[in-house]
Amino acid sequence: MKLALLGYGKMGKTIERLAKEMGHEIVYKKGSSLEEGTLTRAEAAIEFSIPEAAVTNIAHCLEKNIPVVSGTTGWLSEYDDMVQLCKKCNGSFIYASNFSIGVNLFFSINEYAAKIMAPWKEYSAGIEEIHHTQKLDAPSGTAITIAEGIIQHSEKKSWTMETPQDNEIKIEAVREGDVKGTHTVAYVSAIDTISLTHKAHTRDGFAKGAILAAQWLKNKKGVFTMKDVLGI
Ligand SMILES: NC(=O)c1ccc[n+]([C@@H]2O[C@H](COP(=O)([O-])OP(=O)(O)OC[C@H]3O[C@@H](n4cnc5c(N)ncnc54)[C@H](O)[C@@H]3O)[C@@H](O)[C@H]2O)c1
Ligand SMILES: O=C(O)C1=N[C@H](C(=O)O)CCC1
Repeated sequence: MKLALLGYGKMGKTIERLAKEMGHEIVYKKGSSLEEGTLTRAEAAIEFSIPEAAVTNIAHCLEKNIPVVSGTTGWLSEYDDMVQLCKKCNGSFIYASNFSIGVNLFFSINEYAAKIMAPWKEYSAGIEEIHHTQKLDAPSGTAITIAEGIIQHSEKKSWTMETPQDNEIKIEAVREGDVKGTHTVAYVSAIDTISLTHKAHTRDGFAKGAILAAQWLKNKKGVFTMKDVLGI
């Protein structure tokens, strides 16, 4: 496929390396210090930039009728606007807080755990995410998706980074070194702790999932998620 990269930082460069290995062609790159190629040659755009730029980049692709896969986090208050724009343009759009196949399996495990833990009120649920010190947003998009999975299957109503009320889930964000992304859900009682952890060893998993999503989106119209891509 002919791919455009909107954002050419750690993720853009990882996607370029893996996409080329898979036989794809990069026809356009956009980053703060780099703009080359022609966006309209692209069969799909993969967008990993910064929270302030994501909406403009996604909207531009939809208006130019280029299918767009976005992994940028920290802009979700405007997600519904992008869904409306996609419908208006009859476009193709996938956003995922995390494109890694392992994390998307972890999301399903998390929802199942939330369901079976819900009756056992002596356990309280909490989430910890650990990322590298360059990360701009907190909590991570992935931690928010994990919290939403618990909220959907329990009596919890929202998440917070402050001291939680009874109906809230605490998310703790830790920034250290070059950690690629570690997410833990823990159910803690006075007697014991049950914890589930996903730990990314490299960024390749995020990049492979985003390329897979771009391939899957070919010839499809609408707004999709990684659950659609993976059929889970
Ligand atoms: N969904 C996922 O699977 C996943 C995985 C990893 C990272 N992320 C998210 O992706 C984003 C990028 O992560 P990263 O590690 O590559 O960050 P990064 O800081 O290494 O790269 C971001 C790049 O975007 C560029 N940029 C700035 N303004 C831009 C614009 N207007 N258009 C295009 N590019 C622009 C910057 O110059 C920089 O090179 C972050 O929001 C991060 O949270 C998501
Ligand atoms: O490195 C990052 O930044 C990551 N961001 C995503 C998030 O916010 O969940 C996914 C994991 C890596």
